[in-house]
Amino acid sequence: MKVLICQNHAAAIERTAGLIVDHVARRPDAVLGLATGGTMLPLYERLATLYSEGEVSFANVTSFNLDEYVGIAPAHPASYHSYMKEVLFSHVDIGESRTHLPLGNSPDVQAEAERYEAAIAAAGGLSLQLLGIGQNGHIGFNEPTSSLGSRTRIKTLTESTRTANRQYFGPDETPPAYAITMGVGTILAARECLLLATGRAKAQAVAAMIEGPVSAVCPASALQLHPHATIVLDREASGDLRLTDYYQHVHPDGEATRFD
Ligand SMILES: N[C@@H]1[C@@H](O)[C@H](O)[C@@H](COP(=O)(O)O)O[C@@H]1O
Repeated sequence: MKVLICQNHAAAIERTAGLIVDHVARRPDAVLGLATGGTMLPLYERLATLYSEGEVSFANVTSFNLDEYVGIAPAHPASYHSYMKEVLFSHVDIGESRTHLPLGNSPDVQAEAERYEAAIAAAGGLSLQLLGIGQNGHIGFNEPTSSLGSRTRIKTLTESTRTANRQYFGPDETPPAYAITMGVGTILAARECLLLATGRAKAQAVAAMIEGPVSAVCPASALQLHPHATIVLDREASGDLRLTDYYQHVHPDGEATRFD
């Protein structure tokens, strides 16, 4: 794992955006795995700005999002379809037909999950998977005890995840109990993984992911098995790590690895 500890939130966003821009520059036909959540909002905003400044083009990029709620139509304001359109797709030059999310309101969600996994394979696999992390160590919607070999499927959401997501639903709505999510095995099959975590609330999960045992109790810890995983943190999210000096020492090449 490459652990990049940035001075502050803005530096973590800048660093992550830079890594994505570099990836797309190297590989204009990149197949990006995309994530949602509050953490990604400033990142997508930055990518949209970099696009408007001519620093990056997504014209030949294909994307596959990690997950979508079961029973929620794409047009629902809290769907991840809506989120992606609003915060990224409508601001950059990616063709709509090249963007993919699982269809949460499919009449056969099991078949939809299998179709989605097959579509990723048919696109040649993910060249870069972007990830956030839940406070309980989930990636995508792979909640604790998810099989580390799992592929795209339906997952039951934990109470804590449903509570965290309540804010995105109306007062009369019940947050969904299930999601279609890429599996941990799907994520590990990406050629590169890039996880962004910011803020003190993520510190415990980040420490378990990086320094804890590889365990289904913290699905993000499976990234320890990935040969090209980069973790970008701000200082707050790195607050519970024990080997902070070491991470900075072993990667003295990037400015973000020193607290500057
Ligand atoms: N399915 C998403 C995850 O992909 C995301 O990483 C997580 C954290 O979200 P936030 O960035 O809002 O803390 O939320 C949801 O559960």
